[in-house]
Amino acid sequence: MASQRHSGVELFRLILSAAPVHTAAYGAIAIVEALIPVAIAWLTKVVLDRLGAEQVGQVLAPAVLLGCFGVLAAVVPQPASYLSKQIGRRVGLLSLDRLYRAINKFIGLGPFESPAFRDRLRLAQQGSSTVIHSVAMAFGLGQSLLTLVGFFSALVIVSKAAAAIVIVTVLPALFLEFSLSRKRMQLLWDISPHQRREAFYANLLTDTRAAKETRLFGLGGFLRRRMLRERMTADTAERAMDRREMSTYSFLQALAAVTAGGGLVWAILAASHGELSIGDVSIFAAAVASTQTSMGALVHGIAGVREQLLLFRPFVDIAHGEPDLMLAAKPVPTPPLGQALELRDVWFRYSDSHPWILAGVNLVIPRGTVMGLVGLNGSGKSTLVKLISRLYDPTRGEILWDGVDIRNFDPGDYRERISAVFQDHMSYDFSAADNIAVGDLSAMADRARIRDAAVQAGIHAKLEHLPQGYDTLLTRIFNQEGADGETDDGVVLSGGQWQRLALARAFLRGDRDLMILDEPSSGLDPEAEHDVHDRMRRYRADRTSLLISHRLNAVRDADLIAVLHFGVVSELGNHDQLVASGGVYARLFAMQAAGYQDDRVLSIESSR
Ligand SMILES: Nc1ncnc2c1ncn2[C@@H]1O[C@H](COP(=O)(O)OP(=O)(O)OP(=O)(O)O)[C@@H](O)[C@H]1O
Repeated sequence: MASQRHSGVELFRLILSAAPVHTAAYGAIAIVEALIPVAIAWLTKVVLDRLGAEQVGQVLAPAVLLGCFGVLAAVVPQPASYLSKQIGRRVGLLSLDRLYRAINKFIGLGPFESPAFRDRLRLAQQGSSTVIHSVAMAFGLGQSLLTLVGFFSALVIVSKAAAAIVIVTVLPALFLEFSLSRKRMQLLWDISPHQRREAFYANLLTDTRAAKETRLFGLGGFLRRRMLRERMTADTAERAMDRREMSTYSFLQALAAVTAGGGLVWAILAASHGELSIGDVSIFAAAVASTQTSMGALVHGIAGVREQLLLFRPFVDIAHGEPDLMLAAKPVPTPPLGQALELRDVWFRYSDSHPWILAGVNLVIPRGTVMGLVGLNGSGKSTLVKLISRLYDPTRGEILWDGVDIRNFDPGDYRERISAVFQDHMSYDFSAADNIAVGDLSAMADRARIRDAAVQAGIHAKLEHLPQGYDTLLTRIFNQEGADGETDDGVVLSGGQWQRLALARAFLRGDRDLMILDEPSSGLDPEAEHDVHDRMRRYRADRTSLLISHRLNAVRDADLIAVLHFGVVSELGNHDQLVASGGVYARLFAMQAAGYQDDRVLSIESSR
């Protein structure tokens, strides 16, 4: 209940910040709209009574008023509908902004890899998009209340007993509506994972990257069936809910009809005995029907608002949630790296139920050195990169930047000092220039810097010769308007070319204190790889770099090479030292070197 009140306050604040004037105007119109039916019913009674009493001369004024209210009733819904849509748009925009601001505030990856968070996020997205219903419902609630008070007063005047009966018949409706709204919310929560999975399969069926495998492996039918199964599971749950609602509402409607019918028979009999006037019968009939309708709307509105508040709850949770990783109360500025980045007894697992990935890593990366990091698949190299980038915090131990735990820095400030190429780098459906510029948004309008970064990464010649040069869209999912005004298709790059773009992105921020390169050349041909590493060596001379690669040839020139094995750094030294020590590195290097050995090539080389 307290949480609902909290959501209610938040919602109220959101609406008032988004559209204060529109909301006030809508409120005023809603009051007028609510009172119109009461006025019309009362004026009808007056007209009928005066006609019955043959006071024809006194009929004109209420009749004209009746006409005016009729015109008002016809006109008022139009501005109300416009205002309600406008409030909806404004509130929708503000809530969208707040939700995604909150999402952008997450420091690390944890929330994005949590299924429970993703379910909550989906409900929050739903809650923010249906926020307008809460506005309409809240006003509808107020309107129903006003209409109800008006008609109920009229009913009390005509017959207190009838008023009491109407009240009693509404109580079960109140109880049943509340129970239904609780169940509806539970239903939304229950079917959310199914809806997410359905969207996932639907996306796979249309995703351009997935299209190759789905076609070659004939996965279309398999994925479609899985998608339908998720939809059917959600449909089954919704059908059960619809049935429950159908039987509940049928019962409530029957109860209302019986009360109204019984009341009308009583009123007609009373009128035939002269206890009620014709006008009384008319207002009684209108009052019973309208009281029931308004009470029904009121109960429905209360339950609806409550349901919307429940739905709004995940939005509030996310928008005002705690940070996912610890934030220093008083962050210290991140200084340029002066001495070293040090991992001190770092332990890490993704959650309490996951195994330890790192189990006491100790590693010092002195300023100005190129540190190679090697290890078998799954040994935790990329995990270590995530920890250094502060996408996760160590479960135990600390990462020190010139002796200061990186948790003491503002994450954005700290990351400004880092450049990176991730193993699973992004390929944005942007133009070639924007694909590079996202590495440093301050270079968005600086073509010279973008071009330099592309030259460093060896992709400039390719980009320059694209149909619209650097402005060519690298996509097949959006159209681009060509120079001749015709629509051009975007361009698709090869895997290695995309990798060079990711490298260009990192080069754009190549002056940072630490450059992390996680498998930066896995997709490059040997010539390109040699070329890129050569440039990098020159460009990054005297700067600190962490280079991860399975191609040991690419790391052999590193100042230091660390081997990550069974969660710890098991070997550390330069290439010659590690080869001489005969450990894991030496074994892996020998295997790779043997794989490249071809006696025929060697004999050609020696005969030259
Ligand atoms: N988000 C995650 N949640 C749970 N486990 C994860 C997650 N990411 C990675 N892992 C697990 O952590 C272990 C280390 O993965 P990581 O990607 O760090 O290894 P790696 O050394 O970079 O491997 P590779 O050489 O194959 O790239 C793996 O066993 C993997 O299953």
